Amino acid sequence: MEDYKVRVEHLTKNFGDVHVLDDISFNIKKGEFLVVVGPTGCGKTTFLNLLTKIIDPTSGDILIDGESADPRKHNLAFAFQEPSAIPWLTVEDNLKFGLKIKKIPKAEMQTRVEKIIKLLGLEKFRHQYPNQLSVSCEQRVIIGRAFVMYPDLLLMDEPYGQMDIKMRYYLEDEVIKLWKELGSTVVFITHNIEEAVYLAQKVLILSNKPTTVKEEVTIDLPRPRDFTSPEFVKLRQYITDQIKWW
Ligand SMILES: Nc1ncnc2c1ncn2[C@@H]1O[C@H](COP(=O)(O)OP(=O)(O)OP(=O)(O)O)[C@@H](O)[C@H]1O
Repeated sequence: MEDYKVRVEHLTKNFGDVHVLDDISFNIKKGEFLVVVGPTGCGKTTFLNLLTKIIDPTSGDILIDGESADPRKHNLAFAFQEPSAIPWLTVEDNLKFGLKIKKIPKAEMQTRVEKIIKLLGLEKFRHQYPNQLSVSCEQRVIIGRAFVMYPDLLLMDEPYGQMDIKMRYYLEDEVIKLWKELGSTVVFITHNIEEAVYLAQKVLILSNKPTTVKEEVTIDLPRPRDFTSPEFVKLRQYITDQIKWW
């Protein structure tokens, strides 16, 4: 039973008459890369707020390692689309920021930061400030800052929404590299089906509000994945067909 890192159990959230999440259940294995695709307004922010205990569920629960998710107990990390690197800190200090808050010992902090800098090829930029970086470079810092926490659960919400396709491909490969190296459990939210099939071990398809889990699709294509292979195209088409009624 406990080989699941995260269990979402019959999670329901209503705001008065507005039924947002309707009996959502799914599991995430330790170290799994789960991609969630869902229409606008299906309750992603609501899910995040439930996870971080900003709001309470109407019923059901989110469990991490068998315990109700709690940001004071569990190590949760986030990477969003908005450029959110801290402007007055260098790249290196941005990567250290969360580790300092968590009071990670200095030697451990340095080891982790060096590992991330190396994996993301940020050596040249370590003493630069965010406003000296390109958009994609800043985004790498934001992603690195989330992975460096070695989180119980890392949530990525459309982190590449604004990027052109070349940057997107590049950053998708970077995320896979970090994930493989560090074994983090990742939930990645996107509207982009191609991105979902490229990244995921499992794609969770959500419905329109009141939101239910429509289907879980396992993607076991070898990596690096080829967008043009017949198997890739078939899965992309299949998932697209499942969400046509959005
Ligand atoms: N406090 C609230 N009171 C009433 N309704 C709410 C409240 N918070 C969210 N909702 C409703 O819940 C639904 C889901 O909202 P939420 O912000 O979670 O969606 P989302 O999936 O994050 O949206 P998007 O795709 O635009 O990011 C919306 O219809 C919203 O109007």
